[in-house]
Amino acid sequence: MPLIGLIKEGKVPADNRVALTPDQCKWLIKHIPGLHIIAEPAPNRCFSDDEYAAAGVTVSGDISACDLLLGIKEVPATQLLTGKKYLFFSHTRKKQEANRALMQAMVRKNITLIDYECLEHDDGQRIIGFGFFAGIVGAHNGIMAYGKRTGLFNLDFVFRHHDYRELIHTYFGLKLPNIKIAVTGSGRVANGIVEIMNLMDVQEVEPGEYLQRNFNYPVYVHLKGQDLYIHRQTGTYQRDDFHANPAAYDCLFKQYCTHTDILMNGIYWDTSMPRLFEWEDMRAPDFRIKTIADITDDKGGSIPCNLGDAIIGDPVYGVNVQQRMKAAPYGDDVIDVMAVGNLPNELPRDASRYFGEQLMKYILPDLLQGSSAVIDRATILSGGKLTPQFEYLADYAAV
Ligand SMILES: NC(=O)c1ccc[n+]([C@@H]2O[C@H](COP(=O)([O-])OP(=O)(O)OC[C@H]3O[C@@H](n4cnc5c(N)ncnc54)[C@H](O)[C@@H]3O)[C@@H](O)[C@H]2O)c1
Repeated sequence: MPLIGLIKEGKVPADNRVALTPDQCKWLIKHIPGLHIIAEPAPNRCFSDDEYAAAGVTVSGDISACDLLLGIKEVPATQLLTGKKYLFFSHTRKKQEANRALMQAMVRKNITLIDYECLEHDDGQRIIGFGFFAGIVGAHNGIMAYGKRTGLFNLDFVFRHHDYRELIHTYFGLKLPNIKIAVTGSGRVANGIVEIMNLMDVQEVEPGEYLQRNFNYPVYVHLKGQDLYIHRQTGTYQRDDFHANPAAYDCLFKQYCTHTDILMNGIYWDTSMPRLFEWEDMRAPDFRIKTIADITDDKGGSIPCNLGDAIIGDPVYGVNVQQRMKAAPYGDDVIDVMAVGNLPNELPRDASRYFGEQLMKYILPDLLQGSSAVIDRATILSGGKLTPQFEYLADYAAV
């Protein structure tokens, strides 16, 4: 039975999330005979070393005996242990320049790398991710920003709460004005946004109603692929074709700009996809959106006025549309943009629990037995060699 190691995050600043919580470790140790887990001591983790020790995990600086090492973010090259099998988000599959030295170090050190981001079901859906809690935190922040802009209600930062349970208690008695909210996306982020809409008692309405009516209570519309994109020639939406040929599609979102107070953006986006709207659209006198929670968070991406990342402690900036520049938020002449790239870190205990659950359900059993097609497809390096499906990284990984 392999020995699992939970590594200390080495990236600076250190991430506070973990791949397995103490409770999950305890469950695994109890249910898998012979399984042993070692956690490297780490002061920044959202669960303390003592919590791991109390769960039956050995807390030790020596993880050299472990066969399987689980982390979250990129492991600094100096911390890689030769010949080991690692799971973490390496951000190397798109040849990201910042992580080239890491890739080369992994080749030199004969590492086996399974990248969480590459773990996909047979239909291509990602198995593991933190998106749900990004949606939760991002939606909260979007509503919080609207409260600060209007002065109509007040919400506190998410990170000031111990966990999700404590956070949602603060929604008791919250009465939102009669706002209209557009939610985009169909993945985990969108699910998290919708969860907050429901908890805040915002009612879902259909696209047609949303565009045609006013409501005397707060509403949201949930726009997925078929509501957002249309093939320029055929006038239809077909999911697989859209994923393969996004440049052949137009975006239908513009009609929502004049009916929406807050936009919660959770779509997947890449450069060949049409944007939700363009800078010019934002200058129209009837452009109504005042608050954008861009949870997808691609700079200059699906939301043209995403001018880069803000930080957890100061998540909102204003955008002056005429000058296309950042400005102080909440003024009459700006649109507020909430754009933070590490939203799940505000609820790290819950985000980690959710992540670990998916890991335990879909990946760990096969990993402890040996492998599976899903795991093989996500294995970028095996003993320091690129696996066939990742040979396109050869020039990037060459040492
Ligand atoms: N700001 C943050 O802290 C944060 C955290 C997590 C995720 N994100 C971002 O939010 C976005 C959505 O993440 P998610 O967790 O909901 O993703 P997900 O994998 O759960 O869902 C993605 C959705 O996009 C669709 N999709 C997948 N590949 C596609 C393609 N090639 N073309 C078109 N559509 C495609 C899928 O069908 C799925 O419905 C991503 O861009 C992600 O990077 C941001």
